[in-house]
Amino acid sequence: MKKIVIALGGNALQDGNKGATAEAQLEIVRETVKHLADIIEDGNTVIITHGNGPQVGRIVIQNEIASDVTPAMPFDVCGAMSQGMIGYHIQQALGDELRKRGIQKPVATVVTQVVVDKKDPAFNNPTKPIGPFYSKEEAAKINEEKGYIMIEDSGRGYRRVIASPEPKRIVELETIKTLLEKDNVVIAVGGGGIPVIEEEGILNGVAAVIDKDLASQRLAEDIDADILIILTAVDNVAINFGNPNQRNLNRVNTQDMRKYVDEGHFAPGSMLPKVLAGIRFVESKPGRKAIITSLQKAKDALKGLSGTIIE
Ligand SMILES: Nc1ncnc2c1ncn2[C@@H]1O[C@H](COP(=O)(O)OP(=O)(O)O)[C@@H](O)[C@H]1O
Ligand SMILES: NC(=O)OP(=O)(O)O
Repeated sequence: MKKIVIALGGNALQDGNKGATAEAQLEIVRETVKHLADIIEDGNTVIITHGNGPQVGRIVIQNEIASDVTPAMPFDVCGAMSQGMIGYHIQQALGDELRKRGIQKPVATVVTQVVVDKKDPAFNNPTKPIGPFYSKEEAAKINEEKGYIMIEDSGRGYRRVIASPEPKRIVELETIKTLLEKDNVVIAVGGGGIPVIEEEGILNGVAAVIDKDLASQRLAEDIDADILIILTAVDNVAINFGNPNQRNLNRVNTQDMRKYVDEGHFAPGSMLPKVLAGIRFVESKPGRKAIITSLQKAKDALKGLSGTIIE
């Protein structure tokens, strides 16, 4: 039996073709949790983390548009809303799936704050894409009207970007540990955690989105997990990605992975944080393993038969 942190990427939460409705999200989450339940059924202790980029961006827009009739919530509160919303769907769907299989395990979402450094250089260099995609013309108009920084996101269109500081400390860590000791399936650090700045013992939320892969690595280390699985849209990490000489990586040691990082094989804002999170986790203690793969290949990857395994 292993202690496994499973980080869910965007495609495990949203289907681009079905739109961003609550029904579409719940439908895809119901499929996602079947794979998670398989891993739980095998006797592993599972902690689930997830992204929130599309969701938090949309919540911010909803708040802005409705601000004539009710005050807009600040960005950190929108982050908390996204954690609650996504956690609720995973908690409900996974609870149903476990009960269907006769597994009596409570599922709990922890609204999680993560301390960041107010001097983090990321605050002066926004990189995390959030919300919907826009055309170049729409993006230019939003930039002019609202001053938001818009960037092209991996050939898929333009998106608003926001600061993404490094996760330093998980505030609710002891609560998460207690729930795990009591055999709960825990959903935590959703959207990388709500970023907060700590000054003289007081926490204050800030407008930022922490990378969920890096926050998941922090959590995995802090709870002494054996394995960090990062689930995304591809079965494997590749070098020369998208080129005719693309090569999928299977088993890799951290030294070779660092070399590939230095050679620029992984796109910042997409594959790079996953690879860095994997390397950091594996190097933090002997025997730890990180896996980057798709939801469909997760179970096989745990058996060493699929995915990119960093050891
Ligand atoms: N070297 C690479 N190997 C594999 N995929 C890569 C690579 N570089 C960039 N990618 C892209 O990164 C994507 C994963 O990043 P992203 O979509 O941001 O993750 P998430 O699933 O967390 O939302 C993959 O689906 C792939 O399109
Ligand atoms: N917080 C975060 O990393 O979200 P995405 O995975 O959706 O980008």
